[in-house]
Amino acid sequence: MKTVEKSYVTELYSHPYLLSNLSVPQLVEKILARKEGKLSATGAVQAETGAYTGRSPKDKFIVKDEISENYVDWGTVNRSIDEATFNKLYQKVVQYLKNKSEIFQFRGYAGADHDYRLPLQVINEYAWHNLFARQLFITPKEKELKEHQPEFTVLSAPTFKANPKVDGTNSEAFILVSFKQRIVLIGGTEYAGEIKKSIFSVMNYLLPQRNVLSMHCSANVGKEGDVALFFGLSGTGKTTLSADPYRRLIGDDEHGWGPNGVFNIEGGCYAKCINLSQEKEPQIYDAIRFGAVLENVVLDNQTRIPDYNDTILTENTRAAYPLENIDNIAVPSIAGHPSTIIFLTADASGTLPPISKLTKEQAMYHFLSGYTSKLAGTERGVTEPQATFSACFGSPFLPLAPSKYAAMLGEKIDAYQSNVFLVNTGWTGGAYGTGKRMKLSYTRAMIHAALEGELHGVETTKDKIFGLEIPMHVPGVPDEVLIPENTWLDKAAYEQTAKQLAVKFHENFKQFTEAREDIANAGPIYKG
Ligand SMILES: Nc1ncnc2c1ncn2[C@@H]1O[C@H](COP(=O)(O)OP(=O)(O)O)[C@@H](O)[C@H]1O
Ligand SMILES: C=C(OP(=O)(O)O)C(=O)O
Ligand SMILES: [Mn+2]
Repeated sequence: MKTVEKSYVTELYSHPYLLSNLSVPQLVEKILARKEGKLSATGAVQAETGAYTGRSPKDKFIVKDEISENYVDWGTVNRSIDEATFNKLYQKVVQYLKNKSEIFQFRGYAGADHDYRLPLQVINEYAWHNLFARQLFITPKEKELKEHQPEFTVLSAPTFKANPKVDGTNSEAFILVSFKQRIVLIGGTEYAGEIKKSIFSVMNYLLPQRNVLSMHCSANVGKEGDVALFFGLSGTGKTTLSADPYRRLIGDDEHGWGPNGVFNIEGGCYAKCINLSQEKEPQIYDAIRFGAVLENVVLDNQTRIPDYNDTILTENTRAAYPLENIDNIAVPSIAGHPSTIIFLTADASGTLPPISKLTKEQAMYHFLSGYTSKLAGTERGVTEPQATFSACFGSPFLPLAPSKYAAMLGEKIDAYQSNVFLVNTGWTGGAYGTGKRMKLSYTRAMIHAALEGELHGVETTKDKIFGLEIPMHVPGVPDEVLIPENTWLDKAAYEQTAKQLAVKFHENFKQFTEAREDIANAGPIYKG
């Protein structure tokens, strides 16, 4: 890949206080001195983001130019903005950063596999965002830093507010990506997640061109080198379930799958902290220490102890920490081809089975469908679980048509004979409101059974509405939990709710007119 860097950003290189690749302690000192955040009793720094506490998908645009025009899947996810509008804002943001007394630069990589890594730089107005970038992306070794040539740049100026009438944005906040100029512009929002997810979108554009499948999934590897992937939209359990004392963590959110196997795109994790406890999630709890960043987590005024149950700032409280803060990790974050693939869904209707084994056709059907619920907080305006179909379990981050990623996944599942399971980490015993969230310990037990091959050849029953094969027994899980109908008191309500969901699946799948017939027919049995 060649650097196609246009002028404006280079103007920042002569800024007298462009503080480049500061160490973690130096950044922590800056954060405290600049009063951007507080020191928590855990050793992690804490920052608050004001109005924007989640991603802002309506404010995200891709520049339409001769490169992207015929390649990007334009629509409500990939909104277009023209080159002239982008360039004006690009120049303004650079000017704005130039006028700051100091700015922070991180130079590093996305992609643990050296064959596919993207050298990038992030230039931040805030020191705490720079620490976030340092912990989430891959930090270069000293020698690598000397030779480092950025091929993509993120400019983040959260206190720069756009004027939609003048600047052509949707609001004061904007996340703009130019694949031609290899620039991401972020303004108006302080939510740190935009920094990592915008580069994920970039990787979802670049990697498939090199025949590497990019995936919104977590990954870990067992003692025998057996790799597992956990796909899922936000809040479904990628981060929680991949942190497993018996398996080495590869990564919690973004991966590539190429000819050599799976590799992490990132160098750190970004965990949801709401109701976090040491008892239920010890790996994540203990990872929150010096070097970590707590985002919108409330601290006690005096003791500075985090209160993970406090939702006053947002439901979407977060901790960002480097992979090394987790005890059991794969170094480097690379492994072989996955033997097991788990699709996580947080089904708020409470009707999908907690675990089912998918045929290859069902796997493709459910990957394209990407059914789950948007959970409160991760996106602006979502305050309770909202049923959604998010193709490939990550449509907000996919610049290309979902069918491109799905075709690649299908080929890989065939080539490596990966087993695919659908796991509902959402509601049981009723829909959201009457039922409750699946117990984490049960989900962990089901996943362990799947990963250790304990579900091969076990007695199953076919779900009458969804056509999914449900194991009748899973060690550590009461039998009645496995069959959704058995967990509902009101059987008529169950049936009605399940049928409604089945119909939604069929409605949604109509858009995939090009899908192979056997895949299109692998959806729910109930057709309405
Ligand atoms: N059965 C369950 N499986 C997974 N997560 C659960 C379950 N029940 C509750 N949770 C909670 O749901 C959230 C899952 O979030 P997370 O793992 O960060 O999702 P993701 O990484 O996919 O965005 C965590 O706060 C976790 O404690
Ligand atoms: C950070 C995000 O994703 P996840 O919850 O999947 O980690 C996000 O969607 O903004
Ligand atoms: Mn996550």
